Amino acid sequence: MSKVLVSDPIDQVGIDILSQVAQVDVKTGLSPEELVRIMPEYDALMIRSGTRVTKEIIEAGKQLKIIGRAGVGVDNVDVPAATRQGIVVVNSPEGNTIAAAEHALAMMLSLSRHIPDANASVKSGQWDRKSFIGTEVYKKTLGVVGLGKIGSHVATVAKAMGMKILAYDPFISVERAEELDARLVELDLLFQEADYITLHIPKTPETTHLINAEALAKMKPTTRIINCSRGGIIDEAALAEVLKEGKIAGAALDVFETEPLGESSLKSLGKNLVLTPHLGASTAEAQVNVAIDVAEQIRDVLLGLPARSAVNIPGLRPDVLEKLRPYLQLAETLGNMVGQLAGGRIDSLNIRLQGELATNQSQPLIVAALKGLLSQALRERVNYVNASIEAKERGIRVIETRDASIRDYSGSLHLEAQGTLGEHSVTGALLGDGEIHITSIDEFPINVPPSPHMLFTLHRDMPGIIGNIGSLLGSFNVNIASMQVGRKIVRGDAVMVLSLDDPLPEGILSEITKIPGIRDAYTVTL
Ligand SMILES: NC(=O)c1ccc[n+]([C@@H]2O[C@H](COP(=O)([O-])OP(=O)(O)OC[C@H]3O[C@@H](n4cnc5c(N)ncnc54)[C@H](O)[C@@H]3O)[C@@H](O)[C@H]2O)c1
Ligand SMILES: O=C(O)[C@H](O)COP(=O)(O)O
Repeated sequence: MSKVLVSDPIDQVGIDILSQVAQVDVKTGLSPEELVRIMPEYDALMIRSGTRVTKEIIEAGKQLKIIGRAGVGVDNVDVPAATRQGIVVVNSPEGNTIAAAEHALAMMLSLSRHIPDANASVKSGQWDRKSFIGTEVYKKTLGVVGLGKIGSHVATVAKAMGMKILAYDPFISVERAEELDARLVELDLLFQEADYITLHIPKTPETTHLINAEALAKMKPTTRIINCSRGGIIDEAALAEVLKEGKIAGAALDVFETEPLGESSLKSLGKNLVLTPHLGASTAEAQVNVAIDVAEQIRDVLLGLPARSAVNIPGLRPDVLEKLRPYLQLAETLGNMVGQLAGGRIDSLNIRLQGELATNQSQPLIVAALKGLLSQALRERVNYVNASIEAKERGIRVIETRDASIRDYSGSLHLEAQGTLGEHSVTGALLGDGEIHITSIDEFPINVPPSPHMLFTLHRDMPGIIGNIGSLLGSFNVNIASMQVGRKIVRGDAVMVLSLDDPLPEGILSEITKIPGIRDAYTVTL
């Protein structure tokens, strides 16, 4: 039975889902050393933001197939290390969107009306109404940095509260911004004009310290800034400085450069700073959503099924995946075959999507073909996660073409591999019942289903060849299950495809090539 380690607190509903297929150990608060020590036992790891999944932990996970982040941000996971090791990393892209957006809005209003300090004041026995004069958000300008899922919801609700919305997001279309009634502007203009600035971006090298001393200097003395995205996007030392000097009006932070927040100059600030301990996703509803979302994906991967929101496999909507699934198997089979036919080192793989397939997303098919191509060399070490990296490292150039005019089948794939030992191609399609058929080898038309042991010959179309091969195989006690010949012209070049019941014994290939008329012979094992 598979084993899953849950190293951060997650909702019981997630544990129940995982328990259907695995032994689930919930062990929170483990040190990095303890994690490295116990990781070899586990097939899956489920985390939130509390566990830092380092390269060392990943490398210790000899059996690890999947890391599930019950939330959005995967910046606490060394995703490149996981990818290299063929470990799929999944998250829950939407499970806590509303929770995080509502927290940002709550922070904006708390800061505006001094709710945390006023609450503490009443609880300490005072009735001080003068110290807590607030500001309204109505008719103020909100600058949203990052108009993705959370930023969009914040913008929608803020709009309903009568705010004017400016947005900065270089990856969002003007149309999308218009739908939200937000004006897309450059960052500097947003810094200069916004009364409130709210951050909803991932932490990347480009966004680290995006809000630094220089940026803060551009803001108005009345500006209030909210960060419910990631710690480190704001330079905390620079922020503490401008808050102390009253150069901006306030800040509300849910996330920090180091979590938990230790010694920090932020802690000595007054009511112009509101802090929460990374609570953006901490609602009952969001925790159920993310636990279900990620536990289901871990369950599926442990059962050999694909994950729906893997961050290190080409993303596919579930409905598209469902449609493409049979073609992924086709691409993988063809990749495996062409890799064996070409043999040796492969320099390039040309993949052509034909007929109906030509209008489809190609990336998953390319990954599947590469997985097949590399499977002879890398065996089970290659998978959908690391196939592209492994191919790139081997210098395999991938060329993708499309031809919608080829209409022999509803959709077919043509793969051509060029390597140190020559060039070979194979085409395949799915028949009505979903069965894979090989429809050409080296441009010779054939029509055979793939089988575990196959023999291909390139030969001259002449009498006696088939008989000679049959007798030779018979003398080695190899039984032929089926045989087909493909040729373009009578008595010209031809291919023969034999499906065999048994693997071909050592040395027989060279005997086959000695038969008069045979130019080359190849075995393919699937
Ligand atoms: N505090 C919490 O508990 C909590 C909860 C959920 C999510 N988050 C964090 O909130 C952030 C946003 O999450 P989301 O679900 O909205 O993500 P998302 O991917 O839907 O949106 C992010 C947006 O940022 C934009 N973006 C990327 N780089 C940018 C840049 N340099 N400048 C401006 N825009 C840029 C993208 O185009 C995208 O539209 C993430 O960092 C996530 O980890 C925090
Ligand atoms: O990226 C996220 O989803 C949030 O930061 C939530 O983190 P958490 O799961 O630790 O609450």
